[in-house]
Amino acid sequence: MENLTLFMTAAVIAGGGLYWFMCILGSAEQKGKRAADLSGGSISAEKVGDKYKQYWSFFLRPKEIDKPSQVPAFVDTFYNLVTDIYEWGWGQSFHFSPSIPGKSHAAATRLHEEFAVDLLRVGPGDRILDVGCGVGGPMRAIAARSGSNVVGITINEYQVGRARTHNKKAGLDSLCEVVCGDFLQMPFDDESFDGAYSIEATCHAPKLEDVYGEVYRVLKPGAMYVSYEWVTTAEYRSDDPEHVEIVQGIERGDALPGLRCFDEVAEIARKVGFEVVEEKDLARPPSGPWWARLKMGRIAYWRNHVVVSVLAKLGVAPEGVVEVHDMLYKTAGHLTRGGETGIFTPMYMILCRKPVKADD
Ligand SMILES: C=C(CC[C@@H](C)[C@H]1CC[C@H]2C3=CC[C@H]4[C@H](C)[C@@H](O)CC[C@]4(C)[C@H]3CC[C@]12C)C(C)C
Ligand SMILES: C[S@@+](CC[C@H](N)C(=O)[O-])C[C@H]1O[C@@H](n2cnc3c(N)ncnc32)[C@H](O)[C@@H]1O
Repeated sequence: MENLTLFMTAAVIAGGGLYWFMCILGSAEQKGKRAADLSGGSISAEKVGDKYKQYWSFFLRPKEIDKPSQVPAFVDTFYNLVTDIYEWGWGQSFHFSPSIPGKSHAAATRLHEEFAVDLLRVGPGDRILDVGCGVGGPMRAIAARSGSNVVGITINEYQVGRARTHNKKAGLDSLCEVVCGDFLQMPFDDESFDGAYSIEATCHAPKLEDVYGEVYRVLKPGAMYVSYEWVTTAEYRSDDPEHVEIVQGIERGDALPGLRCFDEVAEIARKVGFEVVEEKDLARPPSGPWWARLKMGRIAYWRNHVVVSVLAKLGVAPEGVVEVHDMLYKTAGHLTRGGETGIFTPMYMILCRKPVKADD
């Protein structure tokens, strides 16, 4: 009898401990994936490790990439490797937002997305483009807010499937459409959209003019485009080794072929024909630190590392996922330092208008 009591007590303590470890101790994003479903996207499980190695050697020296035409293919590989981990540990919106005291991450994320679409002045019946849509977190918030028809484009086939599943589940599939394609050569007609936005996506383009040129082409005259850009700020010093190390860490861990400086963005927008209505770093005070969400998760990261390692050992998750998770952990450190030093922002906002006449 005593043994049975002892056994029962141990079982309750172990079960409670496991529950605390998995669920209470800073859980992975609730609306995301389950850890047991982590995959390599469209990459088969046994190839995840090799694909990760290829990705890493391609992006090792981001500013020295000698074949920029290969960037979209490696960005595609990157999103095969990280999409499930992002969804599991962050949610369906793959971007940052200023933290807002008293508001949850989900609420702050949604406000940041709605802020973008409010600038476009679109409504029901309009057709708008989401340039680099991920698994569609922003797309759904924006369709619900504006009532517009949103068409999202992503280079990653796996994300297309995830986005379509989420759209259906949210009952928004009649307003949201997802297309697999390259935003440097979009499969859309000239002047076929009433507005466009990109949230933390165009930073993957080797040349910003190529993606801005495409957005310009597909917009109707008079339509607005808003973008949240990843850039270095005026605080960045290219002769400071610490700054260089932080920026290189951000580029390597986020599939970026070289971060641009904030003052290049408007110039490029004008070069392709846009009128620049406004530009602003949304991370500047009084905005709360966007990197706070990354910093708060130290214990959760450790918990996630243990979960990923155990699942990989059991053969539930592909082995390479452990390396990908470690890379993301280091990237989170570089992003945090980029925010704290003020040398980097992921939300340099530019609002543009396609002139009604080319010379307007
Ligand atoms: C815009 C881009 C992506 C921005 C962010 C959504 C992601 C950047 C770094 C990611 C993460 C870092 C650490 C991960 C952690 C180790 C893991 O346990 C859970 C997921 C992370 C928190 C993950 C989540 C997404 C990011 C914050 C880029 C690519 C242009
Ligand atoms: C960081 S995610 C942001 C996704 C989405 N905007 C969000 O905030 O949730 C970047 C997105 O850009 C897409 N992307 C990057 N390069 C691309 C390219 N050349 N063509 C199309 N999509 C691209 C990726 O596939 C991914 O969906």
